[in-house]
Order: sequence, then C-alpha cells, then structure tokens
Amino acid sequence: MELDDRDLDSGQKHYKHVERLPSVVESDCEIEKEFANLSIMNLNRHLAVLENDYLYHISLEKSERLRKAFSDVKFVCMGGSPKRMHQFAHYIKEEIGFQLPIGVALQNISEESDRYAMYKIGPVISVNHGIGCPSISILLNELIKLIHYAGCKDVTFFRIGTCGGVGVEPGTIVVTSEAVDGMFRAEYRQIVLGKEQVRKTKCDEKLVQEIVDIGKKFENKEGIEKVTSGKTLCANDFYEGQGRLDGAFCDYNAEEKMGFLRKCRDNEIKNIEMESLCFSGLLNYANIRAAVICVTLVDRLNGDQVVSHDLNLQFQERPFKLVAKYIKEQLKTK
Ligand SMILES: O=P(O)(O)O[C@H]1O[C@H](CO)[C@@H](O)[C@H]1O
Ligand SMILES: O=c1cc[nH]c(=O)[nH]1
Repeated sequence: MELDDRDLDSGQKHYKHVERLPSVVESDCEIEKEFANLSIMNLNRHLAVLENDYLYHISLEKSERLRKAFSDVKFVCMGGSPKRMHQFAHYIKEEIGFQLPIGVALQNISEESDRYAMYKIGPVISVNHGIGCPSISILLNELIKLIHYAGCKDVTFFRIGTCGGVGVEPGTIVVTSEAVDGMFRAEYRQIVLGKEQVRKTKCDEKLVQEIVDIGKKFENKEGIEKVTSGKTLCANDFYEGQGRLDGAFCDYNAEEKMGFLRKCRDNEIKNIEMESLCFSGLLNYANIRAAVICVTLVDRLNGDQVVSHDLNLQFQERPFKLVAKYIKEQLKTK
C-alpha cells in the first residue's frame, strides 16, 4: 500500500489503496468467514483489506492503540450540540462513578477534526452529531468502523435529542417507535450510485419498552418527567420541512400547516426532529441496538417558535437522566 507524502507532512497518514480493492475482496473467502462471525451486519467488505483507515471527521486512526483504548465501549450516546454532549459526558461520569486519573480532565478526543466533539467515559462515548441526516450519517459511518476496529461487543447507540412535539406537552420525553419521513414512510432513503437505497427505520421494540418502563418507574422523580413512545417524523429542514410558518420561505397557509400536523397526530406521530431516520436506518442495517430519545421543546399544534432558553436547557437534561438510568442498570449486569 502506497503512502501519500503530502498528507504525512500535515501530520495525517493517508494511504492510496482504492484501485486494488474490488478483485481482492471478491475472491477472498477468508474475509467472508471473518465477516460472517461479526455481530455488525452488512459491513463493507473492503474494510478487511484496508490496512490503514483514518477516521477523518473524528481524528482517529485504525491501530492497535485505538483497539486497546476503545475495546470496552458499550454505549454510544449522541446528540446535536457539542456543549450538550460535553455536559452529558460529565453527567454520566458522575452517574456511573467513573474516575479519571488525578489531574486529568475530560478531553475532546476529536478536537483536531473540529467537526464533532467526542468524549470517552469508561464504557460510554458521548459525541455530538450536528444537525440533520448528512451530518449524523458521516459520524455513524466512522463510529461503526471505530467499534468494529476496536472489537467492541454488544454496543447500544442512543440519540439524546430535542424535538418539536405533536399534541404532547413541552418537556415530554418521546422514545421513538419508528422514524418516518415527510411522506410517513418508515424508510431511510439515500441516493447511492444514482439509485435509491432504502433502509428500514422501525426501532428495537424491546429496547423501546425497556426505556419506557424505566421512564414510568422514575416518572416525576429525579428530574424524569412524562415519558411516552410514538412515531417520530424526521425532516430535512427545521422550517418548511417541519411545516413552520416562521421560516424565510412559506408557500402554504396556516390552515394547510395545521391540517398536516393533525394528520401527523392521527398517524401516531408524537414528535418531529431531523436525524432519527438516518440513525435508525443505518443502525438497523448494521444490526446494532439503538434508540432515539428526544424531549419536546414546543407543541407544534400550538405554535412554531422555540423560545425560553433556560427552560430548554432544563428540558435537554431529561433524556440524559433516562438514558443514564438505563446505562446504570445495564452496567450492573455486564
Ligand atoms: O437537539 P438536537 O439533538 O440537535 O435535535 C434537534 O434539534 C435540531 C434543530 O434545532 C435538529 O438537529 C433536531 O433533530
Ligand atoms: O421543533 C423542533 C424543535 C427542535 N428540533 C426540531 O427539529 N424541531
């Protein structure tokens, strides 16, 4: 495999590798055997012959060091904003009683990339995914490769987010039963090589139920308020894509907007956000357990504007608390 010197000058090791991959992969039944034993499904066979892989957006490189550092990961918690996931990192550290060496602070592992902020707290990764499916898709690709290269076993992913509610009181935690697109299809669609690729987005029923049960057990205690499950509409935009009247553009009227939101409610959609489709689509495809847990900031049947910053900051902590309870219970059994 050929080294690219220009990349080495910038401190990153990239390798020219692409041309020789397909024929090697197709003929190698050792690779098929190795992949058949993985719990991650549908993993790219080309990875098996990729000696070096730089996970560009999280600034990590496939190596023995990476395997040792990440092999204990059991939970990957993701949310939109870097500050929220830094806060969650501190919160989960206290909750699971994880001790950093004296004098060592939590470090953003991916600082060099300046794209995502990622923290490792023992068996938990806390990382921000930015806004929308393209952003979370890149991160999921690199995180799935990370847990594969590190040989992690039995990993669960969570999206800990915020959303707009549909007929539910602000502050409600919605655990997604299935993510749907703007046409109410439980499918994540992506154009690949000029064709539409479709991945199913129904969520793991058992995991949804376990989280709802924990929610019910702690409801109105320890900062965990109303918890419910329902379908989540995943939009590609915050304004027109979510039927708002307050975007820069709006070619529909208030009645049409309300008609659509009522139709959402009648189709058991309880919330609207922007990543659940890709998150559940890719993780389902990989056979990785995953759940989307979002707190509602506004009831869209009553308005569009998301206001009151302090209250939203309090609301954002509700999914933290629920997920932390789940992680703590699981760690007792591991
Ligand atoms: O709060 P997060 O996790 O970012 O989630 C929601 O908030 C963002 C829009 O404001 C979108 O990313 C949407 O999915
Ligand atoms: O209404 C909302 C609130 C938060 N995030 C969204 O995507 N929509």
